[in-house]
Amino acid sequence: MKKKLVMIGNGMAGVSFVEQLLKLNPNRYDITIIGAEPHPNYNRIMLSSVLAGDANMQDIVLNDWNWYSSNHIELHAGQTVTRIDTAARLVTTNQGLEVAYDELVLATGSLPFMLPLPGADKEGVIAFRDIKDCETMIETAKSYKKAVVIGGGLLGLEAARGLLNLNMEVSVVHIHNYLMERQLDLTAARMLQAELESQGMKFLLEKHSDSIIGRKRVAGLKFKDGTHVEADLIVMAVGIRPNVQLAKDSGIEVNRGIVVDDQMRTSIPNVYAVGECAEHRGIAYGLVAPLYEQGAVLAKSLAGVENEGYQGSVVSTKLKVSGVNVFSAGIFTDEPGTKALRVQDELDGIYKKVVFRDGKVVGSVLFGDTADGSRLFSLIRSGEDFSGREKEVLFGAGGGSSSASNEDLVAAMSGDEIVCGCNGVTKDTIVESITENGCVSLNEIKACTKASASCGGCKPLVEAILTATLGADNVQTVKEGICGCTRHTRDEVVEAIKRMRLTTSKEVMHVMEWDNPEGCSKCRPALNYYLGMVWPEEHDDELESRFVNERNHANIQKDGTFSVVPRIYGGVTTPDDLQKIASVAQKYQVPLVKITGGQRIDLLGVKKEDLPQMWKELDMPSGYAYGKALRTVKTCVGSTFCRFGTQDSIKMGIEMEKRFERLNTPAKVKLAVSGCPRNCAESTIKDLGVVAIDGGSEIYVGGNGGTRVRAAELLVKVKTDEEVLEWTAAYLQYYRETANFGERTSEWVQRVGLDTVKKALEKKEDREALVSRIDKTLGLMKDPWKQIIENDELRSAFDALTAAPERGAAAAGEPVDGKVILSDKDR
Ligand SMILES: Cc1cc2nc3c(=O)[nH]c(=O)nc-3n(C[C@H](O)[C@H](O)[C@H](O)COP(=O)(O)OP(=O)(O)OC[C@H]3O[C@@H](n4cnc5c(N)ncnc54)[C@H](O)[C@@H]3O)c2cc1C
Ligand SMILES: NC(=O)c1ccc[n+]([C@@H]2O[C@H](COP(=O)([O-])OP(=O)(O)OC[C@H]3O[C@@H](n4cnc5c(N)ncnc54)[C@H](O)[C@@H]3O)[C@@H](O)[C@H]2O)c1
Ligand code: SF4
Ligand code: FES
Repeated sequence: MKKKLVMIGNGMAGVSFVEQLLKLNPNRYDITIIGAEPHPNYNRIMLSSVLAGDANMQDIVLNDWNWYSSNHIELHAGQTVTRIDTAARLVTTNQGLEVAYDELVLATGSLPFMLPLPGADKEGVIAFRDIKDCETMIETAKSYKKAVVIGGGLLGLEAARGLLNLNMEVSVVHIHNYLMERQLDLTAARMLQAELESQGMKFLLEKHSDSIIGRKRVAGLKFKDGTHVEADLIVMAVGIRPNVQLAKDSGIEVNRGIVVDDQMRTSIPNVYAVGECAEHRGIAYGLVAPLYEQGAVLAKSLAGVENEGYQGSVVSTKLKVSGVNVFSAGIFTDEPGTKALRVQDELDGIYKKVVFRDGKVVGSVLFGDTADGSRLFSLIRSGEDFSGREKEVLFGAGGGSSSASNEDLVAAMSGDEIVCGCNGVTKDTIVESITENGCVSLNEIKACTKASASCGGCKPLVEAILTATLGADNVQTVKEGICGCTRHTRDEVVEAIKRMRLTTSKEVMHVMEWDNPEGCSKCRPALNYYLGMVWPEEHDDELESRFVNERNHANIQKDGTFSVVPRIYGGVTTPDDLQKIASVAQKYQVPLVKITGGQRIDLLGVKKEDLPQMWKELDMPSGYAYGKALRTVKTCVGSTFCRFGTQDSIKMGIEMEKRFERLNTPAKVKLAVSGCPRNCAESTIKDLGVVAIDGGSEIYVGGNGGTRVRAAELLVKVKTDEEVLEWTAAYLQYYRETANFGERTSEWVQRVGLDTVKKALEKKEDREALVSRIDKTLGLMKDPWKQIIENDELRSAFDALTAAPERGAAAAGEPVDGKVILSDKDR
């Protein structure tokens, strides 16, 4: 006769354990599961996606009702176990059901912690833990406007993003002075806050909640400092507590969680615990990856398979908020005995921190670019010693890119290693989905195995397995919408703009049936760019869709002041201009005057109200140091003075800058001209760089000197200056017409391939067509500083738009005319 296995709790950890047990030994037990929720096992992680409108309830079911019956599992959903008689080996439910067991597994998960505030029992005060909470929020958003989320951790921020998508006004109340202090350091947290503010979230930091105001329903939240915030809905997301009461009442040893050994055994024979309710070596985990590892160990033990036992886990997290990339793993604070390698690129909004102890990677925080997350996490787990060569972890042995690629990583992984922590999917399962089920794209693997369906952090690894298994040529690229508001790709959007002659963002969103009719911080500036690129004459620039720096025509600094960078063509100035700059700097008490890497003069620390007057007194064009536009053309001394120079690089640089200034581009563009192959203007790390050679010039493209350094590739060798200008114009226009908004030329060239670019430009008639299109756009561009100085209407619009006090990058979240101001990730 089969033994009886009873499991209390029908959640993610428990059911994953049962699945693994069935794989190892399907006939050993008669299995009964009792679950308090009236649903089959679902993906709790994805509740954030349901709330954000990116998934529906059907999408998140992990095991449907049929799964239980076809595996001969007796499921009692909607019943709560209220008593365990460990002597008689019997469990009893709230509905009087009694079930006997030989082996009992407790998988009761956690309970959300509810702050015991006066008024916490009012209508509209909820947690965010299950389907019911999610449904309550969706319903509430239909009739109420103001939401307050208490807790600026992972859950609170994901709840806040979802509520914003439901068109609620959202304030996040956090007890600390920075967000996600359990996962991030101050720098990353500040960058995150600025980004979320730009999405429309408001933050009340260092606030201690005191009581909940309102009659029957919540009306607001009062703080200990006497202030308050209005609220129609309060979501508490201040942490979780392992659900241990039942175990405690049954005489099972309980600390914070149910105490278990390496085999997941509790203090009572034949009773085990797995998941968030369990405490192993003093740790109760709150993320699924370790819970799946626990389940795998327990499954082996109960299937009679020898195993080493559960040894504890290092955890990594990724915030599931669209448009924000945040990763954290291991020890990320600066503890004694640790040293950190930090890279911060304020220009592209990227921050990377890797923490070492004794030469080994023990933790990491990534913001903006999380592509290294899987690799760093793997290094934390492997404990590889990098003593004396720590920098290789981020910059690789040659100082360029990082050491092991994702391809190397997956090659070194064993088949039973978990690739997708959120869904417990192993490398073998992914490989099988490709070789046996015929999956040829990331989306198909996602649908087949659920890998990459939750936080998306494992995407690069899943893609690497796909490429390694099928070969790069056989992988199907997946169609991805330009943001969460639409399923339409960039190409479909641009094609529709052209075909239907759409000239405003509203039209595009309406005609293409945007899921979110207001758009978001990702699609609104992108649409504004595409519309301007396709219809330079017909489209009116939508100022409110521009990033905050572009609206101010100046770069906002972290203290809320601005920087002013006048145009200095080719980096060549005159005594007159220098005198003007000096007297303006003196008059307005500019605290810092700095020469930039692009050979310009930067006046830093300017008050917003001084901007127009300073521009007027400078009487120089804007240097566009803030825009997705042509920034600078850097030049070397060239043949005029340099004894090596073969060409007049200064003349060419100035000519180029005069020709292409004010050009809107998908991302910032930097050019350079060097007078000989010694390349003093660093032309080979620019978006386009010219290097003079004997009898002509070489044109290099797709270079980048930022965080992801990339050497430019040779596009063409030409003989005359006219050809240099023609190729440059054609190249820039081709980039404008085919790149994704926000994509630097270095990324674009890699994505489309240099050969494609060469092919598009090789015929003279094609180049001429591109040149005529770029010239049409250039002919319409006006200097923004001059316009604001000379045109009263524009000046009032500027004053009104910038009237709200800016608080450094944080100001980006303030609404203007009911719209969200976008922050600038592209200083
Ligand atoms: C919105 C949200 C987003 C999340 N996102 C992530 C993420 O991105 N990444 C990540 O790793 N983790 C995430 N988590 C955490 C993750 O969902 C949990 O770690 C995981 O679900 C825990 O699994 P579990 O089986 O231990 O507990 P649960 O999934 O909570 O399952 C326990 C079940 O037991 C039932 N139960 C309890 N007591 C009894 C009883 N006496 N009788 C019968 N049934 C009982 C409960 O009703 C519940 O259904 C998220 C959590 C939430 C709420
Ligand atoms: N993407 C993910 O991995 C993800 C997403 C959602 C939830 N989760 C998991 O779900 C669980 C619950 O998440 P969580 O964010 O509630 O837990 P948490 O403990 O990680 O964060 C709670 C936050 O609330 C703050 N807080 C505590 N008391 C407060 C108070 N009185 N006022 C204001 N703020 C207060 C804390 O400082 C903390 O930052 C965690 O285990 C988490 O890891 C993970
Ligand atoms: S690149 Fe050549 S021409 Fe230009 S400054 Fe350097 S050595 Fe002189
Ligand atoms: S690790 Fe989160 S979806 Fe795979």
